[in-house]
Amino acid sequence: MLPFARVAIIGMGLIGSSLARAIRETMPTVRLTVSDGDPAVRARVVALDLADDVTENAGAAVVDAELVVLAVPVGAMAAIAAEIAGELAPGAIVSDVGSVKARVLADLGAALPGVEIVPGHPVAGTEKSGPDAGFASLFQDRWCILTPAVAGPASDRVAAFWTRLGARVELMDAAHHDRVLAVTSHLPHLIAYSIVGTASDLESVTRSEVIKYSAGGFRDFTRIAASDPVMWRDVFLNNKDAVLETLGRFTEDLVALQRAIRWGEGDTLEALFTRTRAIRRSIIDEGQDTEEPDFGRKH
Ligand SMILES: NC(=O)c1ccc[n+]([C@@H]2O[C@H](COP(=O)([O-])OP(=O)(O)OC[C@H]3O[C@@H](n4cnc5c(N)ncnc54)[C@H](O)[C@@H]3O)[C@@H](O)[C@H]2O)c1
Ligand SMILES: O=C(O)C(=O)C[C@]1(C(=O)O)C=C[C@@H](O)C=C1
Repeated sequence: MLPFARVAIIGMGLIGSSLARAIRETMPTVRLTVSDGDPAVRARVVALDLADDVTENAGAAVVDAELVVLAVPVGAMAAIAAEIAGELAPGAIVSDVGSVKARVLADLGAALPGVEIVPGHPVAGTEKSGPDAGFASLFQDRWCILTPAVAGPASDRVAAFWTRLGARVELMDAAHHDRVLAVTSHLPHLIAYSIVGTASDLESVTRSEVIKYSAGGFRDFTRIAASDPVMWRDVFLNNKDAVLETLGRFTEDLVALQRAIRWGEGDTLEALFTRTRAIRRSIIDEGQDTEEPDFGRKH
């Protein structure tokens, strides 16, 4: 039996449109109604035939949905929740795909009293945005972390939904999620934005030279640094404490490396690099990645 027969998605960019495509592929009888604030996105959704209905307003999309998934930037979740509050069907479950969870759990809880809320985060994505960038296999064999205030029948149904889409589901405390993702996702993006910005600012390294010689490690950073500016602005503003804590520790470790280079402490450098190489190999051994460089996932 399907976990949900009628689903609404608000926000049809990379993640919302991937979700729509994955639903179409794995649960073709689900009635899918979607909405997006941008008329150009709505037009693309119609042209790509990604849903049964496309509505101008979020409220109109949710009226008979059993599951509503908010797939907008984290900073827009509260406004959407307020917009749909009076329109939800009795018993509807509201979820989301935001990259930050404690803020979203608080925002949705405040705007939707009495509604079953099951925040979620598929840990899968690319540096691209918009409905044309989505693809059905995005969530296949990837983690989807659910962070409900309390586990129960609602989170069981949302877990069954993501399992059906091919994801591996884990339940987690929202604040813990934000600390983990600050290390594994948010800080790496901040470093990429920073390093690419620094390189292009350096007077002796002109923009064209950066592009010309970026075949190596720097190219990986440019892919990450091409990620959506609004989405990532909202991630950092809404996971401020965990990111600042992680950044503090990172800065200390970076200064320790700076000292090791200055004082010629080769053993210190070699010991760290040996440890980090082992970490990369253990990720590959666990089948989470390949040795192939990932200059934009092929799909
Ligand atoms: N990009 C990733 O790799 C990734 C991965 C996992 C989760 N996420 C999360 O998924 C969410 C969506 O990210 P995305 O990459 O799909 O972004 P995106 O920019 O591709 O799509 C966001 C869509 O939301 C719409 N939107 C924004 N504000 C709106 C509003 N107030 N009302 C209606 N529509 C609105 C935009 O028009 C856009 O079409 C974010 O919360 C992000 O943190 C992203
Ligand atoms: O592969 C990428 O391009 C991503 O940035 C994906 C990534 C990540 O950092 O792992 C980015 C943000 C999300 O919230 C989840 C996944």
